[in-house]
Amino acid sequence: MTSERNGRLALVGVGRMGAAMATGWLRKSRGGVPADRLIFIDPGLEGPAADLAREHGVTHLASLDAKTAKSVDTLILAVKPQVMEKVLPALSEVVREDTLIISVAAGIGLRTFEKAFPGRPIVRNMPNVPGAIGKGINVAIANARADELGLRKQAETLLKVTGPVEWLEEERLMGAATGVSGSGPAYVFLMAEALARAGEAEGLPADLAERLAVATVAGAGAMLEKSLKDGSANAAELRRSVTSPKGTTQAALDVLMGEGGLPSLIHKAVAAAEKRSRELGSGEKK
Ligand SMILES: NC(=O)C1=CN([C@@H]2O[C@H](COP(=O)(O)OP(=O)(O)OC[C@H]3O[C@@H](n4cnc5c(N)ncnc54)[C@H](OP(=O)(O)O)[C@@H]3O)[C@@H](O)[C@H]2O)C=CC1
Ligand SMILES: O=C(O)[C@@H]1CCC=N1
Repeated sequence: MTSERNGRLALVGVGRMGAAMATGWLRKSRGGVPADRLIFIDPGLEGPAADLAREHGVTHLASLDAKTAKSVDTLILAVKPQVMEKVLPALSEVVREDTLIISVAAGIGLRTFEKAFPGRPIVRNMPNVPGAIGKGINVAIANARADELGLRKQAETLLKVTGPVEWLEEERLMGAATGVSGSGPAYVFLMAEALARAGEAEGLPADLAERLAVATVAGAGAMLEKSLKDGSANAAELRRSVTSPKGTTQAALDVLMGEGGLPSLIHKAVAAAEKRSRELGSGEKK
């Protein structure tokens, strides 16, 4: 059975990730979500979320009341993992039996949501912040009820407005995916910061160093995406194409790829994120 769903979407928690998803959904150019279908549920809106609500006229409520909940067929949970369990009981009292629940919280497993919302269709998704400009990636897993009701496709239609959806069949892989793509944008931003600082340390004016670093990260990312799409090269091949034998890049890569260098550091970082995801899911939440 597939339900036709034209009801409202309630986004609970409109902070950094919630606002990034909402920004993606409100982009009409990608078949986005009309502003009058969206409701922001957050005790206080600040920054980009407040601007979005004002600019698009999105309804903003401090909490989800029973009357409004009747119109909600999709509930997206984007509060911090540390507050999730406090937020669930009140929502559980008001959401409809057929409301699709989508959580983007790191670490919190389907089982927690199945306990809070018995019998409901549930999707656990790991988005990332480039979703705000339609350049995100989602890694998702659905519970059995979501599949019984044919709602995987419904969830995908919504999530893919911010970027493609990769479905997992094994929930235990969600932590690794979080360490790669959920947290990943931070590693790339760090690379841009570090590159700019290094340029400055080598004598470039700070503003020029920043412009060079940003253009390099953005240009390399765009080139990688294009080369993978047209099948011309992968990341390792592109790296090699920049590396002239005995040239400047080779000298730099000897440092970055040496013992304890970037590949091993990135592996350690992703493993640390994966471990933290498991801790958040098991209640070690400090
Ligand atoms: N940031 C990211 O890049 C990513 C985050 N995520 C996940 O998204 C979730 C949100 O993270 P992030 O956006 O960074 O965190 P934020 O703290 O920026 O956003 C959480 C929002 O929830 C609000 N909030 C707190 N309590 C309630 C409540 N009872 N009802 C409704 N809203 C409430 C907060 O308000 P206040 O600030 O006033 O407490 C805040 O606006 C997390 O679970 C995280 O794991 C997933 C992928 C990427
Ligand atoms: O740092 C975090 O815990 C969240 C989840 C992935 C990205 N940000």
